[in-house]
Amino acid sequence: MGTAAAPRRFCRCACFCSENLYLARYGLHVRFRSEQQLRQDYGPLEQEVERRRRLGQESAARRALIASSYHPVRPDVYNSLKDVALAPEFLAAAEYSASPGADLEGLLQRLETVSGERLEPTPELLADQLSLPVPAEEKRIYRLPVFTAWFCQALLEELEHFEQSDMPKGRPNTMNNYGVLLHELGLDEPLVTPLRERFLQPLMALLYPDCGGGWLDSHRAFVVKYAPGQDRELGCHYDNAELTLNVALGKAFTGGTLYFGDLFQAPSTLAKPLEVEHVVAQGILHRGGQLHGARPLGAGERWNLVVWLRASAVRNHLCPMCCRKPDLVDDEGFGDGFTREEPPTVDVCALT
Ligand SMILES: O=C(O)CCC(=O)C(=O)O
Ligand SMILES: [Fe+2]
Repeated sequence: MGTAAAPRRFCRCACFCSENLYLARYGLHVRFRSEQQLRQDYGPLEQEVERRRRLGQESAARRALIASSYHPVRPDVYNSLKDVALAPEFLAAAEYSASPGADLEGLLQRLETVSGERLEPTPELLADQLSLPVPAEEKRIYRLPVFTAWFCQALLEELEHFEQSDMPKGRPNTMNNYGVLLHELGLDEPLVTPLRERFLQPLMALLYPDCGGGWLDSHRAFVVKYAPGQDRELGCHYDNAELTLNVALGKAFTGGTLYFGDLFQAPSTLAKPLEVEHVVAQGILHRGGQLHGARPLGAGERWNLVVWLRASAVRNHLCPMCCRKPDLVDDEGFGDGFTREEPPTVDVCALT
């Protein structure tokens, strides 16, 4: 008869009391060693919150200073948007979209579908699908020429001149450290607002009626800049926007390809991203909630105009960042596109 083995003592790892501590109130896992470590790790959060609180006012102050002391090198880009700045294909697509009887099918003939609507299931398709995994949701990403080469060049010259000036500069967002906020430069009124109201609105109303495309009432427009020694790539994110226009302005560059996954709410995120090359003067249209990022820049400099398009009629019900009913705080300018008042509702039947 063998001797009974001494009972084994089971243990736990000490990390149980210091790592991955879940704070249900914040929905966050944190690490705790000491009060001092806690302050070191999470102290910057307090600064970031402060920075965000001051953002609107500081931006308004920069805008006022730029308006009074900055001398543009290309004053022509501040003139109100003229058709000569826009690519003929863009003018044609917008004009078609605003015409009576325009429909999605007609518009799709006037732009390039990078990743389109799901096909109506035909009997063959249905048979095929029996042996295939369910296809990922269609991304509904489109491309079309937006500006003329002349306008891209003029805007780039102006932006570069501003970059090199000693004027104060706000940065596009927390992910991009270089670039320009167009409203600070005074380009919202002459350029971006007419672009949204006259051209993007009719296009987006046909392409994305379910995402507020017909109800766009504000925007946040900025230029992102990638260069050696500066930002070179952009991590995967979704935009604080219902819809986004991203136009490559130049200069000459390699790399920087955009990649797109599923909608951020969808479970299978970035399994097989769609790669979309930039073409100078052309714009990519996508839903703000579509996960995306930019691959590293190779050589050269890349400047892209990004317009985050917002529809208060949509976001007033659900903030896309916290996915809850927004808790409104007054802000400067367009703020983040929410409004206290409901936008007037239009009886669509009365329009026909
Ligand atoms: O780098 C780019 O062109 C994409 C920029 C972008 O997605 C953004 O700023 O939201
Ligand atoms: Fe983005």
